[in-house]
Amino acid sequence: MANTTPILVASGQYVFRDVLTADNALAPVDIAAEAAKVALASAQANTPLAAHIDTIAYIRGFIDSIPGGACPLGASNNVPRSLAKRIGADPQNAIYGREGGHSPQRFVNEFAEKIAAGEMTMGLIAGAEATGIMKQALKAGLALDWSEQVDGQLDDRGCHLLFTDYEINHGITFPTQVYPLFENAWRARHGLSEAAHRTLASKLFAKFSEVAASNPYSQFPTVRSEAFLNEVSKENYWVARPYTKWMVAQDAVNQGAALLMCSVDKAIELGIPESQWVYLHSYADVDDRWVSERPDLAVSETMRLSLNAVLGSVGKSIDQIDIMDIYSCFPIAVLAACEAMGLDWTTDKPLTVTGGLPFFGGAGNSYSTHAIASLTDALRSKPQDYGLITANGGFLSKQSVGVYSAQAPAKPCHNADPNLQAKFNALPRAELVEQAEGVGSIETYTLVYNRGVATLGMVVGRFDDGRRFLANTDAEDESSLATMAGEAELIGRKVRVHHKANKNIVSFNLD
Ligand SMILES: CC(=O)SCCNC(=O)CCNC(=O)[C@H](O)C(C)(C)COP(=O)(O)OP(=O)(O)OC[C@H]1O[C@@H](n2cnc3c(N)ncnc32)[C@H](O)[C@@H]1OP(=O)(O)O
Repeated sequence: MANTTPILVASGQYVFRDVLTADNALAPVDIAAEAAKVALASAQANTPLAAHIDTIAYIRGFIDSIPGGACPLGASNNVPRSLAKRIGADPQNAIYGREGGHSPQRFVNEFAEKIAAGEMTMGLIAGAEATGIMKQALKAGLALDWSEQVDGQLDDRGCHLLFTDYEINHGITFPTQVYPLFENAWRARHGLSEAAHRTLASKLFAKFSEVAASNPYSQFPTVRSEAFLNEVSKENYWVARPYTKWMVAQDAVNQGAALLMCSVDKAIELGIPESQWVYLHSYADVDDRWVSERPDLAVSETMRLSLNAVLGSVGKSIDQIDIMDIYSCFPIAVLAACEAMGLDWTTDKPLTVTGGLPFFGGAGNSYSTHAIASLTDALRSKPQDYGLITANGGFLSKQSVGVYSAQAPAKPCHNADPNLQAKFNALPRAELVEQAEGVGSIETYTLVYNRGVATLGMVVGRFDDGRRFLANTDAEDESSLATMAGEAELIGRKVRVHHKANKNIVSFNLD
């Protein structure tokens, strides 16, 4: 009988940290190719593997994930086939994924289903970013051309909006402006002042930086002390409160990673030794609603549902998971995930295998390809262990999680709960007021900075009847900006809001 059990048989990672010259300025797809070559070689097969790859899924680049965005240095018209060309593959299916940091785990889940169903036998998942090179090249006026034309089939899953017009009009656009809304809601729910929360987040992320410092694939392998992270400084400047530069995912990275998956039968056919086999035991996928419609911005219902489903389906509590990588674009992503699965975030057990997006590097949508590569490598050397990946896309918008082990699962690899999305969709949503007038209270907020200057106050508020509004400070209202930059607690504070043009304007002046 055919054995179509899906397994991960190899991974590769690559980082570029050298001084940039015109000769070594790799395009993202070159970096992905370096990682893929490492993966193909490390599978230890008795035959070259590239020709056996029937599917390549390429994680959508960060710039392509912004509607209308395009790399100023150019790009391939068919990125997965550009990668295929570089590694000598010619897959039947070339997929360019959709936006979101959940994508690597979601592709592992999709490949596992297809391999188990006999629809594919060997697939490569790869992604890379060269935003660091791009930023430096543009600054130095280095003339680089990354454009490329490749013929062939392409399943382009497209780039989709992560926000509504109402949200765009009120600054719900960049992750650095949206996650602070979750972070502040969370800290207020836990009764923490901004200072107390910064101490907590600095402690949490200092430990991540220690892991990054000893990871050879980190972009920023430097230990950042709790004191450094806690202090606002020239190097650790305000981005949007409560975040400073080193509390957020770093996008100036040049990193790539690749994962090779196949069926057990295919691994046997190609002579890939059993010591390379890592099994996906269980997985879950679920997507959240628009940020403004989530009733409680301090929690992630999609994390709660997906994590509990996946742990429940393998009959384990989080304490029985030996190694994990919790998505860490901002502290709240870690705190909300820990809270969702009942894990104490002050635990000494590492919450990351890479060092996390601020220190290892925020390799765009492909960060978790690196996390899965590091986790599966670790599981190969500790075959008794169980590992967990949490991958997060958008604004805590999409969750994909997986439990892995080098031990074969007692129950074949399965979707932990195929009804998860329906369960989530049945949950209540917040009622919105688009044209807000009157006095309400602050539910959460952030203050956005540009080169040290506070430029935009963003508020999510509620009227006494429970209806929610989004609002921004007026550019001229220096008094409200100063209030938001102060020490006093703002959550729960009364504000006046009025509608002007397509925007709700908020003010701390109630007269
Ligand atoms: C699901 C998810 O994954 S969500 C996460 C998605 N990812 C993100 O949102 C990425 C967020 N991260 C970023 O945008 C970037 O990594 C940043 C902004 C944090 C850092 O970017 P970098 O390119 O490293 O910026 P850098 O710190 O070098 O600053 C750029 C310039 O601005 C200057 N600058 C920035 N702020 C200040 C300031 N407050 N005062 C003075 N100068 C400043 C810097 O000195 C530097 O100047 P230079 O170019 O002359 O040297």
